[in-house]
Amino acid sequence: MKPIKVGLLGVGNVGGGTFDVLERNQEEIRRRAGRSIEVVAVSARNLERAKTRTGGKVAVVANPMDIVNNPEIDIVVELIGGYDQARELVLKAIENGKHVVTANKALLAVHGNEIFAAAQAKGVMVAFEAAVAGGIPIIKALREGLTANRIDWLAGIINGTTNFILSEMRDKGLDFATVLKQAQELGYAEADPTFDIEGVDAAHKATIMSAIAFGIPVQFDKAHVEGISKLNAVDIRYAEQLGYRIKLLGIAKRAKVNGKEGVELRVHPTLIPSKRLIANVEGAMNAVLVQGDAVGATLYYGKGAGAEPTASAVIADLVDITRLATADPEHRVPHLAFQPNAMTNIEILPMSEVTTSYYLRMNVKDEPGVLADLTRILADAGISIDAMLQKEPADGETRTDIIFLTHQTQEKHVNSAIAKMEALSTVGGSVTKIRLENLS
Ligand SMILES: NC(=O)C1=CN([C@@H]2O[C@H](COP(=O)(O)OP(=O)(O)OC[C@H]3O[C@@H](n4cnc5c(N)ncnc54)[C@H](O)[C@@H]3O)[C@@H](O)[C@H]2O)C=CC1
Ligand SMILES: N[C@@H](CC=O)C(=O)O
Ligand code: NA
Repeated sequence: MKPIKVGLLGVGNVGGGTFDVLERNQEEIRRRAGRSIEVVAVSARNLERAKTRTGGKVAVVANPMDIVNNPEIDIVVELIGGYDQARELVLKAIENGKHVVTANKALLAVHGNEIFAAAQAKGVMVAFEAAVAGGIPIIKALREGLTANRIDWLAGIINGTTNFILSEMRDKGLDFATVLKQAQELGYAEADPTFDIEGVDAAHKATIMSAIAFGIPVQFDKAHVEGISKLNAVDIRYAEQLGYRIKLLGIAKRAKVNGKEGVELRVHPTLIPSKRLIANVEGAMNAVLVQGDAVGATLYYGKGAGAEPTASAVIADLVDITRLATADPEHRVPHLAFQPNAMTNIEILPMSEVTTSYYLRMNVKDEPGVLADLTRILADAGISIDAMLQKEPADGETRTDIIFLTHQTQEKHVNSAIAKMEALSTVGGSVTKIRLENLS
């Protein structure tokens, strides 16, 4: 059979890795795919660098539209990142009847509904395994391996950069800026690293997984997004003393509020019991825990960022497309796991309606009655306490920290209790609130 022809848009970390792995493993890949997969052209901003990077073996063009409009090319691989230009290129490739592979979670979380509808109408595939948790085949697992299940929830460490930062800060005592620079040098970070640090990248990935898990449209604009930039080292230490690790988690969960179905879609620092496997995922590694009604809990672990781990997922998609290119479009796995006419629109819940447990830290005057005032506020709000930690004031100090771990409650109740605590004259500054998940 004649080779399937690929055009690569972008020869950066992932594009370069894809080129290398395709070349190194070409024979293994051909034996699996049934045909050779051949990169015939790449598009790059820096033509000389791209020529050197690809060893002068393929055509290098400046204008990515030349690849998208090239009738010789069967599959366009979009690895430039960003929203607008990537959207334009992907939609044009689809219009031209080409299959698309992309690692661009930002693009799919924001423009996915439009892109998948266009691909469906044209009968082409848009594959995106690399967009979520890099090399871990989580899209394949959710879409195919777990297809018998009603998925109840999933929770994952799905940003390598922030997990790397949290691990290195804790283990080596390095400062935030130093570790971020290392993550950038290692090719983990996004072009704009605030996407990593502020939780946006993880929210893009959680949004994509929520669509596949529950058969709902991608709705990034409704996700709750909180990163690690406001996380305090003291809370990481107190969490450890209480038997927890703090991780940036992406969570998508079915919920019922007043009898009505909803979906929680949220990214935030989270206390997880230290004994859970996922709490021990360190460095740039990712892990996704999925709870299905039939299978129970399953855990997927591996490299979530970096050139070759991500290339591994890009190439898995290329092989899938190569195998299915001649299949009737109706007989392919739907882009978002559910048939397009069987999608539902369960509401994404506002954070005030979310139910979880909480870590609350406050700095208080060390005097009689303070603890009673605080516990009364929690009791009045219907919040029960699971554990408490009260530190001895340092020598000569009259103030100290108190930490409460609560049982599950709705966020709106915690917020109103915090407002009352902060109004007490004995409580200094603001109360730190970090969500806690038992993940069981
Ligand atoms: N780096 C990683 O570990 C992972 C990255 N991704 C995603 O993969 C995509 C690529 O990421 P990286 O390779 O890390 O980025 P990168 O910045 O290393 O590479 C992007 C390349 O595209 C080029 N480019 C930008 N605009 C272009 C244009 N108009 N025409 C031709 N080339 C253009 C840039 O010059 C650069 O060489 C992004 O969507 C990213 O979110 C996904 C999973 C992991
Ligand atoms: N910047 C991302 C790259 C992979 O998606 C991360 O750090 O996880
Ligand atoms: Na993946």
